[in-house]
Amino acid sequence: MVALSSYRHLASGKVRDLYEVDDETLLLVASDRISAFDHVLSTPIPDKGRVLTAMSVFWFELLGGTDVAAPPVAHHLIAARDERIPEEVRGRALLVRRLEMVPVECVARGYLAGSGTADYRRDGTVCGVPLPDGLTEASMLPSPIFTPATKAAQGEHDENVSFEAVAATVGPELAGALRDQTLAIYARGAAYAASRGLILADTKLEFGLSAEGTPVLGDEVLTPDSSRFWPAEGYEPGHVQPSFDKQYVREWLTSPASGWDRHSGEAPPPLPDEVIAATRERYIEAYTRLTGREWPPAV
Ligand SMILES: CCOC(=O)Cn1cc(-c2ncnc(N)c2C#N)cn1
Repeated sequence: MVALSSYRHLASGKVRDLYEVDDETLLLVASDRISAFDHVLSTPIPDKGRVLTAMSVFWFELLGGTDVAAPPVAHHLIAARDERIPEEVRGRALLVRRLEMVPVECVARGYLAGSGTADYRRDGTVCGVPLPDGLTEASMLPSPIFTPATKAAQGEHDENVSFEAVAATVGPELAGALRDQTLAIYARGAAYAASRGLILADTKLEFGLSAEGTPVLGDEVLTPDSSRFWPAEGYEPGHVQPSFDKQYVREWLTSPASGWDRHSGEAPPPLPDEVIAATRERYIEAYTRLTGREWPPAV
C-alpha cells in the first residue's frame, strides 16, 4: 500500500493539494477544508473533499463520454480508483495526467455575480465584453460570456483580463480554443444543472495542453468550489443569491452569534456543529440532486 508521504508535494491551493506520482502522473487531493469570505475556516466539513471529487468524476465522465451529440471533451482524469491512490485520501483524490498548464483562469458567466457585478458597475463591461444597460446583481446575461482571469497569489483575488490580453499571452488560436471550450463546457453544465433544478451562474476551468497544443481540461470541474450554483426555486435578480453550499456558513459568520466582523481582517471563529452538519448535508444534496446518484457512491 503506498503512503501519501511517498509522493512529492508539488502545490497547495486553499482547499486542495497536488502531488507527483511519476513523470506523467499527478495526484490531485481535495481536503475537507472550506473557505468563506476569503478565509480558509478552521473547521473542516466532513466528506466535502469526497463529495466534490465525486462531482468532478461525474462531470469528467459526462463531458468526456461519447454518448451525447457534442464531441467528447479531452481531459486529464486517469482514475478515481487505483492502487496508486493512498488509503488516507481514497475517494477524495484523482490520478491525473501531468499537463503543461495554461496560466489562464478560464471563467464562463451566464449571470452577473461577484467580480462580474463589480466590473459591470464600474464601466458596463466585464473583461472588456460590453453588456446591456440596466443589469443588476444576479441578472441573467443575454448569452454566456468568457471572462478570463490571471491567477493571483494565494489570498489575493484573480485579476479579470480581456480576451485580447489572453491572445497576447498564449496566441490568438489557443485563446480562441480556450474560449470556445470554456463556453461549450459551461453550456453543457448549465443545461444539465437546469434539468436538475439548479442554476449554474458561472464556473472556472483550467486547461493544460495536449501534444498538439490543443486544450485538455484539468483541475476540478463544475464543483461548488469552482462554480456558483443557485437553487432555481427562489431565483430573483437584484440581490446576492444564496449560495447552494455555503449559505449556512455565510449567514452564521455574518450573524451576531459568531461575534465576528468580516471586515476586521481577523480569522473567522470555528463553526458550530449544527452549521458544519447542515453544510455537509448541502454538499451531499448538491451531489445527489445534480448527479441523481446515491451518497455515498457504491464502492
Ligand atoms: C493544488 C491546487 O492547485 C491546482 O490544482 C492547480 N494546478 C493544477 C496543476 C496541474 N499541473 C499539471 N498537470 C495537471 N493535470 C494539473 C492539474 N489539475 C498545477 N497546479
